[in-house]
Amino acid sequence: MNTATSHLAPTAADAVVIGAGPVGLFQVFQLGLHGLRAHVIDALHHPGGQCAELYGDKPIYDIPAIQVCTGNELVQRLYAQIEPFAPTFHLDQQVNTVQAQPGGGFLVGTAQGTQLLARTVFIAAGVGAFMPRALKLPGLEAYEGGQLRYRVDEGTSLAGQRVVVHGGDEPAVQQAIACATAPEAQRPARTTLQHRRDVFDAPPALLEQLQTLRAAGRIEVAIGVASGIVEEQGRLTALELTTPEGQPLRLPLDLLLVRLGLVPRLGPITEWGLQLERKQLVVDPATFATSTPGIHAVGDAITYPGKRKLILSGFHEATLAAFAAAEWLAGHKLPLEYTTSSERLQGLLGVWKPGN
Ligand SMILES: Cc1cc2nc3c(=O)[nH]c(=O)nc-3n(C[C@H](O)[C@H](O)[C@H](O)COP(=O)(O)OP(=O)(O)OC[C@H]3O[C@@H](n4cnc5c(N)ncnc54)[C@H](O)[C@@H]3O)c2cc1C
Repeated sequence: MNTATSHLAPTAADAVVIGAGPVGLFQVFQLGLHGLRAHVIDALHHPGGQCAELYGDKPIYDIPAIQVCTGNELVQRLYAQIEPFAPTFHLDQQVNTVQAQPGGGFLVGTAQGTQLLARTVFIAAGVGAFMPRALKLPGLEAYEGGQLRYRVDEGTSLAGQRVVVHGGDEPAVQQAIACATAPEAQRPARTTLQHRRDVFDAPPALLEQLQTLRAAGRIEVAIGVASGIVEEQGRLTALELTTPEGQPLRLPLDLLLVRLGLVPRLGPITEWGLQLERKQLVVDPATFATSTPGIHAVGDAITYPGKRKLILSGFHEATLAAFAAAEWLAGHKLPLEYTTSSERLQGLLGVWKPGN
C-alpha cells in the first residue's frame, strides 16, 4: 500500500475517497473491481475510522460471515482486501476543499497542502474528521506545532526538555509513560503529567505502570485547573494552574503535549455546496450520488429514507456508489460480473489462473 505526503502540483486520480473508516476502505475495494484506482485521505494517523478509534478492542457481531471480530481486526481484514488495488493513502490530512473544475473533475485540497485532481469523489466522512481536542487558553494557539503539540511525531524532540503532558485519560497516561520510558538519549529531563484532579482514567496495567514511575520519581504529577500561560520573549515558559485549594501554581515547561483525546468535526464538508439535511449529506439511494454529479457519499455521513448507521449498510452503499460512478464515467450501463467467475475481475484482484 502506498502512503504519500504533501504535494504542490495536483496529482491526477481516478477517485478520491474522503475518510478511511470501514466504509471508505470497502469503497476502495468496490472501485478497484471497476478498475478505478483510489487515493484515500484521512485526518487520522491510521485507517479504520470509528472502528479503530472508538472500539478497536471491542467485539463486533453483525458483520456477515464473521461470527465475531474486534474493530481493529475488521479494519485489518478490510485493509488486506484492498491490497491488490494499491490505493494511495494520505493520512494525518484533513480535506478542506472540494472544487468542481471547469474542464471536469474535482480539485480536492487538504489543510496540509495535498492537492488531488479527481475524476470522481467519494465522501465516506462518517461523523466527521477525528481531530485532537484542543486546550483553550488565551495565547496558547500561537505555539501549536512548536512548543505545543497535540501529537508526538518522529520530528518531535523530547531529549533534555521539561515536558508537561496535559490530560487525565488513557492517551495522556500513555503519553507520560512513553516519555518517561523513552531511551535515555531521547528522554525528557522531566516528565510531568498535569490534570485537574489526582484521578486518571486508563486501563489497570497503565495505571500500575504510572504508579511505579511516579514512585521512582520518573513522572511527576501536577494537579490543578490550567488557567493560563506564561510567555517570555516569544517563548512559552510555563503553564499557570489553579490548585484544588484555589492557589495559583506555575508549572515551568519547554514542551506542552496536550492529550485530551479526539473529537469528530464535520467541519468543511458543510461548505462544499452539497445538499444537507440535519448535517447529513442527502443522496439518491439508487446511486449514492450527492446533489453534485460526480460526487458520491456513503456510510454514516449520509441520509436517505430508511438509512441505518451500520457498517453493513455502508458496504451496500459503497457497492452501488462504485457502480454508479463507473457508469457515469463510462457514459453507459455496465454489466454485473461475479468475482467467482469473471476473469476480468480475477485479473484485477491478481488471482486469475487458467481454469479457475
Ligand atoms: C461504540 C460503537 C460501537 C459500534 N458498533 C457497531 C457494530 O457492532 N456494528 C455496526 O455495524 N456498526 C457499529 N457502530 C457504527 C459503525 O462504527 C459506523 O457505522 C461506521 O464506523 C461508519 O463508517 P464510516 O466509514 O462511514 O465512518 P467512520 O468510521 O466515522 O470513518 C470516517 C473517517 O473519515 C475521516 N474524515 C471525516 N472527515 C474528514 C475530512 N474532512 N478529511 C479527512 N478525513 C476525514 C475521519 O477521520 C474518519 O476516520 C458502532 C459505533 C460506535 C461508536
